[in-house]
Amino acid sequence: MIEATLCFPRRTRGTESDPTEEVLLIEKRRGLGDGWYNGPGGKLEDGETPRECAVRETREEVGLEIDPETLEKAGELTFLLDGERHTFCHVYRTRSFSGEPTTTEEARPEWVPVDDVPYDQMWEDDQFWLPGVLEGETVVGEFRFEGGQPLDEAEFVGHDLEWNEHLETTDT
Ligand SMILES: Nc1nc2c([nH]c(=O)n2[C@H]2C[C@H](O)[C@@H](COP(=O)(O)OP(=O)(O)OP(=O)(O)O)O2)c(=O)[nH]1
Repeated sequence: MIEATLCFPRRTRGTESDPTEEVLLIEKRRGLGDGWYNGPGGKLEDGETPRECAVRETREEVGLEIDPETLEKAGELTFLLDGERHTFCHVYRTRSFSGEPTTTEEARPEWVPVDDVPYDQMWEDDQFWLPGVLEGETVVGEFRFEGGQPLDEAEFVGHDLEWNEHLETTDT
């Protein structure tokens, strides 16, 4: 099973009386989910903790520097393909980062209002869990796909979600 991460940097823009909440998304330019919007993230490398992976992937994909300790664990997602565990994904959010998002070979970053996230250009399951994560909730989810590899061409057939459960893993 693949172990992966997603990271959602957040910021507040606008004025004090009229603030806009934004999230940094990427338009993925290669690999799994190519052409879709997502958070920065990717697969764990050998010996790496999920937190370290989220920091590295965010740096590699968009050039933002994040202190691992500021990452808040927001979710654990299991993606099943044809009944087998395909990917386990750790989801983080943070308001603490430095640098300016920059386009790389892997990704084009874009600050998007949280009320205007392009769910029709994302993985189909994201509409079910990402809104809650962007509102500060914690999610444990299972998402079922069918139709064989690759995962991003399989059909999304069902899901189960639990909100605000305690996340049990060691590297939370
Ligand atoms: N938002 C969202 N992200 C998903 C879903 N399924 C899924 O694998 N992901 C994420 C987990 C990872 O961050 C990313 C896939 O990992 P990746 O970007 O390293 O994959 P890749 O094949 O491009 O790998 P690489 O060649 O760059 O090493 O996609 C999903 O249903 N929704």
